[in-house]
Amino acid sequence: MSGSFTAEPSGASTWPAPAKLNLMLRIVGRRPDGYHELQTVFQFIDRCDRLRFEVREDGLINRLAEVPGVAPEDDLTVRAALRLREATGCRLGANIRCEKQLPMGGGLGGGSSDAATTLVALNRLWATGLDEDALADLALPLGADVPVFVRGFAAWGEGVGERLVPVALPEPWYLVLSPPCSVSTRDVFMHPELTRDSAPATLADFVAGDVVNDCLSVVRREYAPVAAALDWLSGWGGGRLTGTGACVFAVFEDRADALRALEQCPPEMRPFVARGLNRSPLLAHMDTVS
Ligand SMILES: C[C@@](CO)(OP(=O)(O)O)[C@H](O)COP(=O)(O)OP(=O)(O)OC[C@H]1O[C@@H](n2ccc(N)nc2=O)[C@H](O)[C@@H]1O
Ligand SMILES: Nc1ncnc2c1ncn2[C@@H]1O[C@H](COP(=O)(O)OP(=O)(O)O)[C@@H](O)[C@H]1O
Repeated sequence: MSGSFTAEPSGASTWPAPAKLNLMLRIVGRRPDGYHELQTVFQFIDRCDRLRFEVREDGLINRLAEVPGVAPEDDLTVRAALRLREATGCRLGANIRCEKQLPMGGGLGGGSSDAATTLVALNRLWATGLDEDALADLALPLGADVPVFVRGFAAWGEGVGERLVPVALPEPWYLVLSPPCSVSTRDVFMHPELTRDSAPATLADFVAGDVVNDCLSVVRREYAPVAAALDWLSGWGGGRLTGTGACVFAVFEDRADALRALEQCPPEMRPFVARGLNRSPLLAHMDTVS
């Protein structure tokens, strides 16, 4: 997959921003600032937004493609670029073109991944020389999910998802359904009936099959298209919610079985099949440009 993200003769280069799945998500408490303490397992999938960067000598950060509903100054790619420039004192700028493939508000972390890819790519293209820890520190204020995309390894996550321990997981095939609605992470975390006091679990519990997502019952109740997608997946071994949704997924050992289910899935659920990855396509791409 990384072969398609090569440097281009014009001096521009195209980089992948992969999606993630939360294979489980427990809410084990709440911090004084209102953020929720989580336990989650992140794995990447080989479905990506594509970001094209061109270095500018004049210091401007220019967004070249619209992201529907997102003003340039709110775009996480632009915010990430400005943050990196401010932190390093770099005087260069960039044209950034984001080709969205990942549904927004889907729980696939597309916006967070776009931000992480921008940090990693511009750190390289601007030669600003920050190490992985420094980039992860810059990443967190952009969103709780951004650090895992910067680090690029499937992980057990705690805190708001910033305390990350790499994990080696099976890399199955997933059938992912993207029901026709957008779920606001903020609204789910504000919901009065959200479970906020789950007993902490361990990685061993997850491996033994404890794959609860504490957002599920609230999201299922509030978003009928998500409930319909979960009901459809119940015929395929059961569905899980990623993050706060709206996307749901089922797990398959064999690609052929995932494709069979894909064929039968109603198109309005915008299904696709993707491979689970413990190492992000972003890291694979970095190997090709070093
Ligand atoms: C739930 C998760 C699980 O991976 O994923 P998504 O479903 O969004 O993809 C993440 O923790 C989401 O991370 P991210 O999407 O970066 O969230 P942020 O922009 O930081 O937060 C959006 C809002 O959600 C609430 N929020 C977020 C994370 C958290 N641990 N507790 C919270 O209460 C806060 O109100 C915050 O203002
Ligand atoms: N480049 C971007 N791509 C997607 N969303 C962005 C971007 N920049 C800012 N956002 C905002 O981030 C929100 C969350 O996006 P996303 O990461 O795709 O969903 P989720 O957090 O549910 O996985 C979007 O609804 C949008 O308002």
